Amino acid sequence: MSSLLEVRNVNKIYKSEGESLEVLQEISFDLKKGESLIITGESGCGKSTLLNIIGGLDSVTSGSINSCGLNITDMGEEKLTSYRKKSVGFIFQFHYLLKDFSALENLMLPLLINGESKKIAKEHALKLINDVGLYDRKKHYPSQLSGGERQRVAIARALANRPKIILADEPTGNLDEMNSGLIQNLLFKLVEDYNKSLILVTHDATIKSKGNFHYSIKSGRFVNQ
Ligand SMILES: Nc1ncnc2c1ncn2[C@@H]1O[C@H](COP(=O)(O)OP(=O)(O)OP(=O)(O)O)[C@@H](O)[C@H]1O
Repeated sequence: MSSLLEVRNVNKIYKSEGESLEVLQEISFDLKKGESLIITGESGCGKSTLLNIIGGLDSVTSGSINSCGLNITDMGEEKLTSYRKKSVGFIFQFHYLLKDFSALENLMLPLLINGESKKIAKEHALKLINDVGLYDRKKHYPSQLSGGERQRVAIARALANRPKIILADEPTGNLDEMNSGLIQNLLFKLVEDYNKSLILVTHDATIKSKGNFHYSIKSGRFVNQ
């Protein structure tokens, strides 16, 4: 089976006011459909930078990334926007749900933006809210949900547009230990059920056994430990 994601010799250098910071050095890996990769490392080691680059939110200094059949390191802004909307689902530490919309509406929005009819969007959103165990809370606004419930909705939203890859940046970083474990298990279950690829970055090394692969970033490089 060919890879869904091919990352080759990615380097990232941030330059500001005459100073340059080499954040990522010669990062290379492959990920196939349905596989999950956990990336750990100390604060500031470049985890979010790598995830943002794969999600088309930041650019490489050198190297190449082929994701979902697209060379995203050589793509214009218009195509990148479409890639972000259709091929990738993001989950962040903060939920970023829209406060004036119910949980269900928050799930319908990305579908409507991608051109689905209201009927189809609602049907799919209802299925997703059920998948994350919040069918009874579907009409609640984000302020009426607990922190763990808001992250459940955020997971459902990441899946809404049927992306091929889920990119999760410290998805349980704001939750207590118990909730964190529950939400992690839910995320891994859904990723498996829907046969999605997952890249999860975290400083929490206890998660590493939950993925198919684990790398740590040290001095900008992947180390296998
Ligand atoms: N836009 C930027 N310009 C300059 N430096 C940046 C920029 N974004 C991030 N950095 C620096 O790059 C390094 C890596 O940042 P990054 O956010 O990727 O780390 P991280 O491993 O995700 O950290 P954390 O676990 O604390 O979120 C840090 O030293 C950070 O200060």
